[in-house]
Amino acid sequence: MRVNQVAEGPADGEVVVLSGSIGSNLSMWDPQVGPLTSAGYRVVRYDPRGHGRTPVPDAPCTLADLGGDVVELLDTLGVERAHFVGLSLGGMTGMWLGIHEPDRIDRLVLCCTSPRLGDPPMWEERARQARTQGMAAIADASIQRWFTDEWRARHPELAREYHHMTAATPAEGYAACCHAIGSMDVLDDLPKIAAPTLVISAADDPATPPAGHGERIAEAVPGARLEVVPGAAHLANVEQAAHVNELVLGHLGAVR
Ligand SMILES: O=C(O)CC1=CCC(=O)O1
Repeated sequence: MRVNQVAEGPADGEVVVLSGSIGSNLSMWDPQVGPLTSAGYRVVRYDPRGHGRTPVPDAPCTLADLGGDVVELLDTLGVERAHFVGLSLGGMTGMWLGIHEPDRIDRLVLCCTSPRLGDPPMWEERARQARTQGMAAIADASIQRWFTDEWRARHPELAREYHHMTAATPAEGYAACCHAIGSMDVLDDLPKIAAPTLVISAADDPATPPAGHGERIAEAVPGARLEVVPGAAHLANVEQAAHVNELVLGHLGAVR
C-alpha cells in the first residue's frame, strides 16, 4: 500500500525513516525533525496503514504488510538503503525489516517496542473496542499509557492534541493494526538482524517496559545496545525528546 509520507531535510542527506505507534500519525515525530534535519539527515516520516492520511486496508493486516509498505515507500522515493527509527508498532516494523530486508536497512533504532506483545485475543478485544466504543474511548486509555501523569499535568494542550490524534484515527485502521500486533512474534528471528541496533526503553512505560520487552530485544539482536530513558512513558520521543534525540543522533552518526 502506498503510504502518506513527508520528506524533509537536505535532498542529498542520508535517509532516516521514522515510523510510529498504533493510534498515531506522522506528526508524533515533530520533536525529532528539527534536530535530525539540522544534522544533515533527510527525514522521511509516514502514516501507517489506516492511520493519518494513509488509506484504511480492507482486511486486517500483518507485520509483513506493514514492512512491505516501507519497502514500497523506499522504492517510490528511489532510496536503496535507509536508517530506520521505529517506536512501538513502528519498532515492530523495524524488526521485521531488519530480519527480512537487511539490504534496505542501515542503522536501526527500536524505541519502546516489543518482539511479542500480549496475545491475539487481547488485541482482538482492543479492535472490538475501537469498533464498538469508538476511538475517543481508545484515545482516553492510550493517552494514559503514552505519557506520565506529570507530563500530562504540565502539558495539557499537547496532551489534548495527542488525544485528538488517536481519536481521529479511523476505527477500522486501528483495528487492522491491532491484528498486526496480536499476530506478530519476531523473538526467535531477532538474531538474524545484522543492522547496528540501538534499543531505547522508557523507565515509566506501562505498555512496553524495559523488562521483558526492550531488554529481550537487546539480548537477542547481535551487538545491540539498550538505553533506558528515565522520566518517560510510552511516547518517550515526545516526553524526553532531547534525550531521545541525543541517543538517536549518536547511534546514526557512530563511526562505522
Ligand atoms: O497500546 C498502546 O497504546 C501502546 C502501544 C502498543 C503497540 C503500539 O504501537 O502502541
